[in-house]
Amino acid sequence: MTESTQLLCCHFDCGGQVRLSKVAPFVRSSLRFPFWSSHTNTNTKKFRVGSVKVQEADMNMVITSDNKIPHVLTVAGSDSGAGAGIQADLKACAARRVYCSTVITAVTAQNTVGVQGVDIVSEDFVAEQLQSVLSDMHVDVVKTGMLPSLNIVKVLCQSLRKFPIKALVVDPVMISTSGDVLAGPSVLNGFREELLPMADIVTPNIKEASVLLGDVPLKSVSDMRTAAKLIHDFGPRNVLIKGGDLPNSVDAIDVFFDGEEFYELCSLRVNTTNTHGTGCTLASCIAAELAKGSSMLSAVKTAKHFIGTALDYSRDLVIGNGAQGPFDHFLAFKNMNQSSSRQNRFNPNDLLLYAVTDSAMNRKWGRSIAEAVKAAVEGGATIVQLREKDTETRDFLEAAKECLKICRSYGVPLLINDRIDVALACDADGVHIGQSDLPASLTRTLLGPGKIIGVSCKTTEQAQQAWIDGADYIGCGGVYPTNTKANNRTIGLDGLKEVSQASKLPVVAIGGIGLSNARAVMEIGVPNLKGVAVVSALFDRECILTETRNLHALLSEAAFLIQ
Ligand SMILES: Cc1ncc(COP(=O)(O)OP(=O)(O)O)c(N)n1
Ligand SMILES: Cc1ncsc1CCOP(=O)(O)O
Ligand SMILES: [Mg+2]
Repeated sequence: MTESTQLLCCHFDCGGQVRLSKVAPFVRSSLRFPFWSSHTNTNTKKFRVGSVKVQEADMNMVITSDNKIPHVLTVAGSDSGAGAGIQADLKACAARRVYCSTVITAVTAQNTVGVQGVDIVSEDFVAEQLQSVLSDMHVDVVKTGMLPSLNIVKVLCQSLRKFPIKALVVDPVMISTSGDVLAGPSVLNGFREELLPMADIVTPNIKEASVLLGDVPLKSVSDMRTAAKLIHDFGPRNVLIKGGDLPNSVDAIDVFFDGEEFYELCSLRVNTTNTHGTGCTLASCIAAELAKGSSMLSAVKTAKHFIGTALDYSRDLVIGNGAQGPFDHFLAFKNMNQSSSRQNRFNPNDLLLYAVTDSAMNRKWGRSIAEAVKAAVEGGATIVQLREKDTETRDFLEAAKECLKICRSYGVPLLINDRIDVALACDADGVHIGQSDLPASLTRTLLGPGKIIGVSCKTTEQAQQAWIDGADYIGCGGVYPTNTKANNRTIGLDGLKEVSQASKLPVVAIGGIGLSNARAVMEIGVPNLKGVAVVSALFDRECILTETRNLHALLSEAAFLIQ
């Protein structure tokens, strides 16, 4: 009857959603981005979630400016073998760098062979645990796992009504891989009638989706889409059906439905039996990313990538003698460099004043790259890109390391233009790539989910592809004519507007922009245009510091006025 065994075959479970009004501003603003506004319900976006070895950068907790740590409360069962349940949730949240508190609903005696016993915690004591945590601690997101009785579902719902949270992730643990029913018909009614209507996301596997719908068989991706829509009708804001158990599929395909659009998330099936606890881990990762402020789809993609990476690292691990072993949540981070990384991955508002260096300009003014970067970040640059077209690789790497130290000390992200190798070698925060560089999808696979990827786009098709490929932002231009980049077609403000409107990825405008025209760019009236990227207006000037300060002041005012 194990929650854990059950978890391995699926991996996303239902998560309810708190209604938008309950979602904290930072979550709400990211949810505001639909993806392609022109798409209809009949379209399905497909994208690939990489499953390669990833070096995550940071094991420190993500601490906000007011000293709060994103906080997930898991309400689930204990797994003595520590592969699934509460123990998996704790490990997943630690690996995703958020705090995790726990309310235990059942204690199971289990190992890699199976479940030997279950002791259900009384609903009164579940209520007491909920009260203890929620009355004292600031919980961002609640994630649920094994809820073994209807009364436990009811006390949970009561607590959620009493203590509003930002998001609710429901992993509808109902049935084990071996077919054991973990939640009877009355619990099912509790899910359908009380919990799911409160959920931001519900993450059933195929069997659970089938049970939720009254034992309707699901045999294909098309069935999964139909099921996602029907489960959405129970009230959760988003549905993720995990297709890990789908027969005859080379890929692990999950179907995500946000009430309007379907998305198919594909990843290579990892050939391992160490899959015990993937469902719990996936739901906890989603909860962790939501707690950090991610949009829902982005949280789901990151979580799926995390699972793929952890399974890949743990494929040959031997823990226990049973058929399905646990995996290691932390192996994926074995090479990480703790001290140097940024705490948050990407904030679109960082695009406001995007400083792009130029080696020829630095030579002309007799500056090193690091001197130029230091002046720019002191002046208020909110993100920096090293665009060193004619610097020797070895010198580029050394300069990048120096610039990274400077940028980290100011909390400013540093990206590398074109050179993914250099970005990886110095552990930069990400890269900016163009249409003739390595494809963005491959770049995402190489860099993993934790790095920032910007893609240059001049057309609406390129903008849509950038989203599919897993980019974080679009660099759009040249808006005005420029001498900095040869043979670069100018698209004007109209082109900028058209491209920006085609994708709700955040956009930064580039090309011929400076003090005289930055306001006009910012005023095109497209909410996802977040700032301007400039080269010569900062770096082909006598005093970088002054120019950056002036442009920053202008942009801050423009951003404030158009809010
Ligand atoms: C923010 C930003 N946007 C666009 C570009 C241009 O990139 P790309 O098209 O790859 O051209 P090069 O910069 O490599 O010449 C950019 N660098 N930054
Ligand atoms: C790299 C790049 N990509 C499009 S235009 C451009 C150059 C922008 O430089 P400047 O800000 O000096 O016009
Ligand atoms: Mg390029």
